[in-house]
Amino acid sequence: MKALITGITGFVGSHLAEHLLSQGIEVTGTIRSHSSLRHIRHLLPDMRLYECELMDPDAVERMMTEVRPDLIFHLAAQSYVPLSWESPAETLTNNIMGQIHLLEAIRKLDLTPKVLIACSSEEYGQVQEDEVPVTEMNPLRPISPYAVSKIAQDYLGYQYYKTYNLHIVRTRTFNHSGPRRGEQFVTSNFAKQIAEIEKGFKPPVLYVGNLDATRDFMDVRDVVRAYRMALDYCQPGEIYNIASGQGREVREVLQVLLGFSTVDITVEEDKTRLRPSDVKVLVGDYTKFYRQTGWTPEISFEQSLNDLLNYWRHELA
Ligand SMILES: Nc1nc2c(ncn2[C@@H]2O[C@H](COP(=O)(O)OP(=O)(O)O[C@H]3O[C@H](CO)[C@@H](O)[C@H](O)[C@@H]3O)[C@@H](O)[C@H]2O)c(=O)[nH]1
Repeated sequence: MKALITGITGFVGSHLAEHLLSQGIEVTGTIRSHSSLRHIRHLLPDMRLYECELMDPDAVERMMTEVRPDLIFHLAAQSYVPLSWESPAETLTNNIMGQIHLLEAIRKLDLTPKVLIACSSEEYGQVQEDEVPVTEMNPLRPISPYAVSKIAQDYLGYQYYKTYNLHIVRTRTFNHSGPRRGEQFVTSNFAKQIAEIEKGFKPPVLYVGNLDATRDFMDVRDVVRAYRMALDYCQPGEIYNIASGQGREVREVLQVLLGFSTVDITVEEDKTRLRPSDVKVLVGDYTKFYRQTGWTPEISFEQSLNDLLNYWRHELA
């Protein structure tokens, strides 16, 4: 069994590669010329990397002609919500066109892989209080260019299933964290600041943005297990929430991480961290996915944050 991971050098990609390799699956990952291999260096002897710019349709077709994967996990995307307000055109172009080139290559080459499109809970956007936890039937009310790009990816997946009968499964994944999480995201940002303070690299002040937002946090290792199961057991053309069903205020992320720290820290709001519009509550109902796969998250919120903090302590050592 051969799997292709787009975005293999990213946070989720590196964990997914580890998971698939542990199951005896052959893994190939696409990288760009300037990609850092930091997160996957330990896996390099066991897998194959293919330099391929997803924005280049000919390069994608050449890569697919050669790799001919049985499973495709399409993770590559601009995934940082605030960057999408600074660079909306780049976010939409990257996220949409990369996927179109991938799906077009599959169609033109008459390949029959199972494809997972990593969509996002951010698509639900401005959820109303009586809609929580959200099911897949909830209206989508996006409030960031990133969310709009993910809706486009989501519906392109649906359209290619309907028009060309490709085996495409779409997942709307809620927030996930754990070791190797990019430092711009909230859990990792707070954890890195704590590790830096503990090591005396910066004064004992931790800067935060909006602590009132509520998110549904999972561990990445649970999420990659879910992705594999999605291609094994889920119905093509369908959309599935991957969530824990539990909402936590960002304030709670901060409190739990501060509880693990070995030093006294003062918290200060940094106004540059506030967003032009911020989704207030995102909590998912994952009943549909559970019924199809039997998956439930196994790693607790506290464990995930503790592992993340230890990751940064180790990285900064
Ligand atoms: N990044 C960041 N967020 C902060 C901070 N302080 C508070 N927050 C709040 O913490 C929440 C989560 O922010 P992120 O960790 O940046 O994640 P996200 O915007 O919810 O998006 C992530 O999850 C999506 C799934 O729902 C993913 O699709 C997306 O790519 C990303 O991983 C937001 O409400 C944000 O305003 C801070 O210092 N930094």
